[in-house]
Amino acid sequence: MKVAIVDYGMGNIRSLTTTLTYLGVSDVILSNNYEILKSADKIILPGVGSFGKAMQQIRERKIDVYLKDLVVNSGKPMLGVCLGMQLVGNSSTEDGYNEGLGLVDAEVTRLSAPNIKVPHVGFNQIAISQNSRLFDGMAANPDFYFTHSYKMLTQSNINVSACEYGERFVAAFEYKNIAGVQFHPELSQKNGLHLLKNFLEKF
Ligand SMILES: NC(=O)CC[C@H](N)C(=O)O
Repeated sequence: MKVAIVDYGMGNIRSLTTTLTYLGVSDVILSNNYEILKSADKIILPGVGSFGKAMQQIRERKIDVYLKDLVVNSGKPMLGVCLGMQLVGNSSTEDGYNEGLGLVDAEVTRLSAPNIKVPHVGFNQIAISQNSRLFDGMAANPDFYFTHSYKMLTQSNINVSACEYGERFVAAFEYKNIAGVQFHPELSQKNGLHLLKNFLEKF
């Protein structure tokens, strides 16, 4: 299997690559080249850093155009990780207002519940949605490692598994061939390995 990790200069690449290789993925490649992304069986959109800067880097490399073609038009499976999940939505208020890739109908705003420490850092539990492919085969309320200050919210009918941190937010979503996780599966031990294996096998 060939997995392409989208290279826009702001990702948690090393740990993701190591984890995918550990899971037996024979070909893990970091790229922003259309033909290479097209040749992959699955795409992962990573992300560590700020939304506005990330979208600027993505647009400068025409990756927004490539992903709309490959993921939306051709149905290639893609997993967005942390900032990568947020980028898949319509917009974020990080760095002022910035439009995202708009691949799912969701918005990103700052964590804002009273009396909570931001950023949200550490392991936290997830309430798994019904019919989830990502969490299939996991015990209820698995925990994963989070480190973020912004949260995704959605009114659409995408399949959402939620986390509670002073407020409920999208911990993971699944929508046709697209999935996103706010946490870092590559830093979430056996639950993270299980989730990544499910993405590789079920999307
Ligand atoms: N770890 C990150 O890069 C977090 C993504 C985003 N900047 C947030 O704070 O939510």
